Amino acid sequence: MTETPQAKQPLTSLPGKALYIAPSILAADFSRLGDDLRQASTGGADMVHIDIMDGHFVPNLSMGPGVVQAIRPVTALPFDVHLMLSEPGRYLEPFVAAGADHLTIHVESRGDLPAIIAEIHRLGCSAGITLRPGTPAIALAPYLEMVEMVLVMTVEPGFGGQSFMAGQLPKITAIRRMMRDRGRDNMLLQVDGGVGSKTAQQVILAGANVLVAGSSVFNAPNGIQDAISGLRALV
Ligand SMILES: O=C(CO)[C@H](O)[C@H](O)COP(=O)(O)O
Repeated sequence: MTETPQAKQPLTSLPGKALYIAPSILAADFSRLGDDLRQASTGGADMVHIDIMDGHFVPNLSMGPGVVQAIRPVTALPFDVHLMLSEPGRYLEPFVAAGADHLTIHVESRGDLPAIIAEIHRLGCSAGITLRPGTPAIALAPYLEMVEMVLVMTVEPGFGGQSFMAGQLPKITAIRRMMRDRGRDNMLLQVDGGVGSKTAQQVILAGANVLVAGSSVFNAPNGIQDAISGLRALV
């Protein structure tokens, strides 16, 4: 029997909240990924952050559409997929077919980015744009009115468990200001990399409203649910 695909949940369909928590499964125990994901889902996560790496755009490989498809039945939460790929345009359809609800691409990646963003929308998903720590905020300016979310990386993309780069905080503030200047203050501003109880407050004060948390959630001493509640309690 063929399963009916779940209706897409672009991030614009999220219920209004001051803060959204997006556990990054890169830090989950892959030998029991379904269990970890289920705990994050029942523990209060708002979406599931999935990191896709091609070993070229970043010096690491992670997972492909097969893994996304395998975990799709585990939770009804939206799948927020971060494409760390040199040529993201080549892989949109497989990830959307596997269950992605949102796709974020890098401003440094190759291709006609406005056309890629339009294709993400045509496939029924919301779209995001992100940048490496060394790329200035202004590089996003041409795309801010095309996407629903901006992701600021507070580590060099490619590996989980790295230290938070506090030098990226002014960039978060600058991007929030750019959103306001365009009358788009309701946009999602996501931060990813080293986010946990010691760093989340600064990120929120700088203007973020979506926290990606990998190690601080999946390796938390008191469990996944406790870590998510702790982050949520910060606002
Ligand atoms: O995108 C990533 C790495 O490229 C990870 O999502 C990010 O680093 C989260 O991991 P952690 O919370 O452990 O830092």
